[in-house]
Amino acid sequence: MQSPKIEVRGLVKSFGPKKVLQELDLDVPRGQSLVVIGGSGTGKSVLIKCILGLVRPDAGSIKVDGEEVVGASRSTMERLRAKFGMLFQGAALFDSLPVWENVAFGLLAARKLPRGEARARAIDVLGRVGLPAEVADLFPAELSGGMQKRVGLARAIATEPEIIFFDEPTTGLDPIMADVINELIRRCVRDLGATALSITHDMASVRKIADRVAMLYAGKIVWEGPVAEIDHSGNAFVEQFINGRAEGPIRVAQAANG
Ligand SMILES: Nc1ncnc2c1ncn2[C@@H]1O[C@H](COP(=O)(O)OP(=O)(O)OP(=O)(O)O)[C@@H](O)[C@H]1O
Repeated sequence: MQSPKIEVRGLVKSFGPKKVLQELDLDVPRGQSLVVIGGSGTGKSVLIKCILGLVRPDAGSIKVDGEEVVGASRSTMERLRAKFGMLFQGAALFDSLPVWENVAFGLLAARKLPRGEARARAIDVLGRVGLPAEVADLFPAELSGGMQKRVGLARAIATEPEIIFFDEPTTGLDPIMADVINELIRRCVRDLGATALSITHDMASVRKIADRVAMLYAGKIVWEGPVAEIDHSGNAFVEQFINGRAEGPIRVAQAANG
């Protein structure tokens, strides 16, 4: 069997007394799309930030293509980050830069492409997410939320990354635009042959973009399997979550003790 693209073992992270990740294990298979589901505040973003090297875990190991991320030197981390593309929650575009410079950010900053070439590449990638060339010179504030998401997606794929992270890619979009974005994500991942790791609450999005699903609860992955098995996982946590039931084993943290 091929080694996983990302291999997480025994990951532990607390913030003060709050234990967020507790000996978490997860494999992200090469060339597949894995979606992590779980309630608000369960640590999905913390997990992704640990993999990106933005948060330092207290213990455990994260390997990308067999290379250790935890405690990696700055140069190793820079090399690993060149493999990553990321679509942030809310697209997180730079307001002061025109669309094409947002899309070309990684090409200009990391790949040091000449501006003319980077602009042409940006326009090409915008086309791949269904945006016309005229959008290139607009500013993010002039775009609708759905268009901003597309620009964020274009930025995430512009450097043709090996691994793409999607953080709540459909949050704030109407169901039709959400479906368009899900479709684009699926297609981009397939066309690039990339490995995708996403986090979302949106079950429609999970069904559309996932090959595999992992459920995070109480600091651990409590179930992991193919998306086709999600409706008969036999796991009480997954069943409660996907059916949105208040009753079940998942205990929702209250503000007072959460
Ligand atoms: N830098 C930080 N300092 C202190 N606490 C943090 C920090 N980052 C995250 N946390 C805490 O860790 C917990 C998990 O947060 P995280 O953002 O990963 O949740 P999540 O599963 O992504 O939630 P959501 O689905 O609502 O985005 C939360 O209780 C949060 O308050």
